[in-house]
Amino acid sequence: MMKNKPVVIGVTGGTASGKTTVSHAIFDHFSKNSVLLLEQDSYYKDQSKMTMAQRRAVNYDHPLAFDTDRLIQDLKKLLKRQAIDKPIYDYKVLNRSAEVIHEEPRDVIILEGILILDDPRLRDLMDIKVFVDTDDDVRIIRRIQRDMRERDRTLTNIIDQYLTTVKPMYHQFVEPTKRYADLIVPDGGKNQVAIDLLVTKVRDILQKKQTIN
Ligand SMILES: Nc1ncnc2c1ncn2[C@@H]1O[C@H](COP(=O)(O)OP(=O)(O)O)[C@@H](O)[C@H]1O
Ligand SMILES: Nc1ccn([C@@H]2O[C@H](COP(=O)(O)O)[C@@H](O)[C@H]2O)c(=O)n1
Repeated sequence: MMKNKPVVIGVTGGTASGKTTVSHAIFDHFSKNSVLLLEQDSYYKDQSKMTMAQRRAVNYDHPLAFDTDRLIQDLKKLLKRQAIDKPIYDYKVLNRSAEVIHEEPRDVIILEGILILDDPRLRDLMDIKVFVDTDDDVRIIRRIQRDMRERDRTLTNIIDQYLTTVKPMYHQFVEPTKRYADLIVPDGGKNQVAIDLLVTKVRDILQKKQTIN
């Protein structure tokens, strides 16, 4: 019997708004074999041929930093119930790793990233679009803590990057995509009502798809 098209949930918002936390909270409500998490960051362009100095100079908050064609190609494959080889991103070396993760298609795909609603081709593949809305001051505090702890960054480097690219790109490219969201979630992963609503909606879509076929 032909399997139904998977449900695609897009989760966006500024850096450190809580996208990953929300995505994991949704993920935890389903069985591991039925949900796939796809991070837009995995699809940063390959920078193997660049020096470390050149990599440091890249604007990672601009739509052109991403290999969006490959992301769309992979998402379309998953929608056709085909497996993909997902790239792995390493924030410490500012590049994709040489390895990939083989991912089997799943009933629910959660696509998470700062610019997933910027490209209409990606938006068109989503069933539910979510914008995690967190104040800028809270986000920069979280980013400092996280990037020093997990991404091998110094305070000076984080502040400099934030002021030169992260903040202006947020206002130019990320925040304007809020208008495309079906749901705006304040408080991110701690917003239990929003998480419950999303889980209920996903279950509803899955059930309808099963009934139709
Ligand atoms: N509601 C919250 N309260 C406190 N800390 C949070 C909350 N949501 C996320 N964080 C923390 O903030 C950091 C960034 O959150 P994350 O979900 O990774 O954001 P994003 O994926 O949008 O970059 C992480 O260290 C996470 O643990
Ligand atoms: N080499 C890189 C690649 C990306 N970034 C930053 O990551 C942010 C997106 O990830 P979130 O988990 O915070 O959504 C983005 O704002 C980039 O600036 C980086 O610093 N270095």
